[in-house]
Amino acid sequence: MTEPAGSYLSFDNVSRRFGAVTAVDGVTLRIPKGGFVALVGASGSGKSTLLKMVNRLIDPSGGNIVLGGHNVEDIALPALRRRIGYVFQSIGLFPHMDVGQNIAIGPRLSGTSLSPDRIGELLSLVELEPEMTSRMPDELSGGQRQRVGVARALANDPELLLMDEPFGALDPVTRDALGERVLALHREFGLTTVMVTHDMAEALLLADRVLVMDAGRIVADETPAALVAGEGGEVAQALVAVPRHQADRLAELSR
Ligand SMILES: Nc1ncnc2c1ncn2[C@@H]1O[C@H](COP(=O)(O)OP(=O)(O)OP(=O)(O)O)[C@@H](O)[C@H]1O
Repeated sequence: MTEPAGSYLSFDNVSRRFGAVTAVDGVTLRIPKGGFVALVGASGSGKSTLLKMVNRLIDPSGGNIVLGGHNVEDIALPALRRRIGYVFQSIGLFPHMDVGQNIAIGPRLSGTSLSPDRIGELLSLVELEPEMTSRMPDELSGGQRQRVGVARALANDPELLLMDEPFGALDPVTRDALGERVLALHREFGLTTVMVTHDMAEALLLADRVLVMDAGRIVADETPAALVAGEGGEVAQALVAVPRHQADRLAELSR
């Protein structure tokens, strides 16, 4: 695997079993600081399980995960979660709290209150008006809610951003815009980002490295350019074929 020296997040022979199912099967992987890694693969291939073992929503059955030089099991849970921003598809905004309270919940749980200015700043980062702070979640569109989810993930100034199908439920235009925004934030704040997605096109366009999972294992670990050039093997290429075929058909239409 790449960059062993500059590793910031590493997985060493990590497995997770659920009864008879081996969801993650001996994954060894090193991610350097500042990397933007996309994790793709069929439904049930183990992507979410791998991601959730980083912030210890799930614990491994075997192996070690090391973040910034420390085994995640040795980092107190509140401290671990403060260092990690987590965005997931179902967003999970608290319905009885307004937008500002939702964004401030992480810092509040760790004893810090966010100023209205800071909440406004976080809203601006995701291109929402600061006045949105007093809206309730059910008064927002899906895209706006997901933007609030990203702002909330950034509220603790995390080093690591974990995203589990963050844009899955959004329309394509919003999805594209929010993806670009997240990439800009990733660069601006020097984040390390791991994003689970079903969408190979999204992975190729946003990530600097694409990991393909199949039956709990990583079967390809390539740059987007290498995947587009045909590298990565059969499972990876079957996924790349989808956006390639679409691009070919669009090109035919314009002829
Ligand atoms: N809490 C659980 N209990 C039992 N089995 C589980 C549990 N969580 C996941 N699994 C199983 O582990 C395997 C991997 O699931 P996981 O959610 O990690 O896959 P995934 O690649 O993220 O899928 P999807 O793309 O559909 O979200 C699946 O077979 C799933 O049924």
